[in-house]
Amino acid sequence: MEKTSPTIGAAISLPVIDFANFGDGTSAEAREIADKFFVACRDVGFAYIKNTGISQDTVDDMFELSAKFFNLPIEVKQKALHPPEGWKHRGYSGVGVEKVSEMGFDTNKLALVSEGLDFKESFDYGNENLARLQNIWPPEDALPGFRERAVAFSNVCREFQTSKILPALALGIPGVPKGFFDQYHEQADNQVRLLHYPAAPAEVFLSGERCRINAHTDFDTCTVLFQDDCGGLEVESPDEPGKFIPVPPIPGTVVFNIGDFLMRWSNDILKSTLHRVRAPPQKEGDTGGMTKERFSIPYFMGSDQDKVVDCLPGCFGPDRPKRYEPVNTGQYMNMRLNAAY
Ligand SMILES: O=C(O)CCC(=O)C(=O)O
Ligand SMILES: [Fe+2]
Repeated sequence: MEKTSPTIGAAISLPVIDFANFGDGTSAEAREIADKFFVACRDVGFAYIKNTGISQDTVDDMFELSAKFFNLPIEVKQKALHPPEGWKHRGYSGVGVEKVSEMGFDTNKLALVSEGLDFKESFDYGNENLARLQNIWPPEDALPGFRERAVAFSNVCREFQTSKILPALALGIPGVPKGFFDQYHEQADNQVRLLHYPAAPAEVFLSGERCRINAHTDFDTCTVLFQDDCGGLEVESPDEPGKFIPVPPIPGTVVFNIGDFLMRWSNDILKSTLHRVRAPPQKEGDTGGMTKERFSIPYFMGSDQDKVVDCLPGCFGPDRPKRYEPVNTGQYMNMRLNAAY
C-alpha cells in the first residue's frame, strides 16, 4: 500500500490513495486504485485521497463562504436554527448544542462548558430536492449568494461520490458487483456540514480534558472531509487502540473515512474508526495562549432511507457468518441522529 509520513508532532502514516488514473473505473489502473482503497478501508478505515477532481479554487471558495457565514452576528445565524429533533439535521447549531445543552457563542463562557461538550459551531445542509428534509437557510440578504454557492459545492461533492467513491468501493471490495452501491445512493441523501471551531485558550485543550470534537465514529456510509491548514484532527491507531495519531492537512488531498453504516453493511470487514479534533499541534517553546480557529467541511454520504440493506455480497460465508440482521436505512440513521442531540 502506498504510504506517506507527513510529520507534525508524532510521526504518522495513513494511506494516500491517488485517483488520478481512475477514469471511468474500467481500466486495470482503476482496479489497482480500488484494491488499494479497499485495503485502506479494511485496515485503517481512513485514507487521504488525492486527485479528487475537485479544484482547489472550489474548495477555497467554500471555506471563504463558510468563514463569512460564521462571522455573521449570532442573531442572524439563529434565524437558520437547527430544529430540536436530532434527525432534522439541518441549519445552524451554536457552540455546545450538539450532545448537551444550548450555549452562547462566547469564549468567555468556556468555564461553563461541561465535560463532554464539543467546542464548535456548525451549519448543516443537504440535497435541495430531498422530500423528507428541507434545508434551513439564513435570509438571502444576510449573506447574498450563500445558498447558491453552497448548493453548487454540494453538487461538486456529489459528482465525486458518484464518479469515484462509490464505483471504487464496489470495485475494491471482493465479491461486490460493479456499480453495486449506486442503487442504494440514488437519492443523494447527503449532508454538507460547515464547521467552525473558535479560537480558545490553549490550556483548555492541552490538558486533554476538552476536545474540539470528542472521539466518535461517523454514522453514514462514508465521509469526505475538507480541512483548512489549522490541524488537530486525530484518528485512533489501527495498531494501538486508545492511541490517537495526527492527520495533518496535506494540500491537494481530502480525508476519507468509512462510517458505521458501511461497517455494519460489510459485516465489520470495513472499519469505521474513532476520530476527534483537539488543539492543533503546539510549536516548540509554545507555552499556550490562544489556539487558532479551525474550519472544516465534512461531506457525509448517506444511503437511501427507504431501502433495506442486508450483508454485502462477498462479506459473509461459512467462516464469517452474518453478524447483523437486515436493516432499514432510515430507521438506523434516525436512531443514531436522535441520540446525538
Ligand atoms: O473537523 C473535523 O476535522 C472533523 C469533523 C468530524 O469528524 C465530524 O463532523 O464528524
Ligand atoms: Fe466525524
